Amino acid sequence: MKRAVTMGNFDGCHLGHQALFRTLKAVAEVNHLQPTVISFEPHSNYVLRGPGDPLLLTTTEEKREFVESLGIEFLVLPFTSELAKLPFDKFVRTELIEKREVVSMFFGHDHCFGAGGKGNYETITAAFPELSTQMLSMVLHKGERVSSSAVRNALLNGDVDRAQTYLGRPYRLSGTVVVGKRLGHTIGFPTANVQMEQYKFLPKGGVYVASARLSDGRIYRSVVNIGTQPTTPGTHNLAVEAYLLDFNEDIYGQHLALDLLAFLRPEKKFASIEDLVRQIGMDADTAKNYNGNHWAE
Ligand SMILES: Cc1cc2nc3c(=O)[nH]c(=O)nc-3n(C[C@H](O)[C@H](O)[C@H](O)COP(=O)(O)O)c2cc1C
Ligand SMILES: Nc1ncnc2c1ncn2[C@@H]1O[C@H](COP(=O)(O)OP(=O)(O)O)[C@@H](O)[C@H]1O
Repeated sequence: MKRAVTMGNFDGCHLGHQALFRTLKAVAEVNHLQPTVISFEPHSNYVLRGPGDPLLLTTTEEKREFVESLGIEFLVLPFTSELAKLPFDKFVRTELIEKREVVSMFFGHDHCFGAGGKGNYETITAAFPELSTQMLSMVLHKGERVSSSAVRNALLNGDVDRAQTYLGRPYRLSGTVVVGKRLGHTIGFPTANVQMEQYKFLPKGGVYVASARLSDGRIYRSVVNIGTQPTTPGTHNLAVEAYLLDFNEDIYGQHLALDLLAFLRPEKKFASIEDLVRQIGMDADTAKNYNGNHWAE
């Protein structure tokens, strides 16, 4: 089947990206084309500037899940230094038109690619009259440009509400539940330690209300701590831990997704474990009564 594509890193899959995806889907449907999002791994900047710059709002798997949930095919191309040097017209000719039967391309307002960033809406429209091309205008929220950096800045301040207005959904931390210090269950609050992917962007440290989704689809209100657990003995590595309310099961090895709903407080070094336990109990109560964001629950 011939394809309509949009290409990019799409970190965050924010409202700007979503506008592009929706238009791609609608136009592809009318024209009997396969709507396809082409993304890259690693993020193109990791090859151009170095790994970890920028840290990622969405891992490749999170992007795949999101894009496929819209009924759009998701393709990932390896981004290499050779690819970065390829002139845009060569890339479009061989990788898109010849290999993937692309007949239609959609561009974000500032998207460019290929050697020297010379491939964009104008240059491709001029070089490939056989392609149907379309550029979408910039998406604003209350006058501000929706962008991955705007989401990162909001999250650095713990402002998950603002991040959500740009993302159109809560910011998600997801990964496999791994073994921690095995201390949580001894103090009455077992906490699932969620292993983040390398280079995942973490918001401001501290305690959050979250909605936890297990791989079987069950959703539990939770309190999440992002921090180094200064109160407890042993190692103090940065960890993302979730206590799921009204839940008591072994979920080691399972995939857990945490949608952050509200920032509660910074992490603190308590004088005793008893004080920490009392505070976690209060955090859990606050989370139970939290009513501000009904997302996905
Ligand atoms: C909601 C919540 C809030 C927490 N707040 C703090 C905190 O302020 N200070 C701290 O040292 N540890 C805090 N912790 C981390 C606990 O110390 C941690 O869960 C405990 O060390 C158990 O770790 P384990 O799961 O690796 O056994 C918090 C944990 C949760 C779930
Ligand atoms: N309500 C709950 N919230 C989080 N994890 C729970 C809960 N009930 C049981 N568990 C299980 O307990 C584990 C956490 O117990 P904990 O003593 O903190 O050990 P660890 O240090 O390995 O995280 C979780 O990984 C999960 O398998």
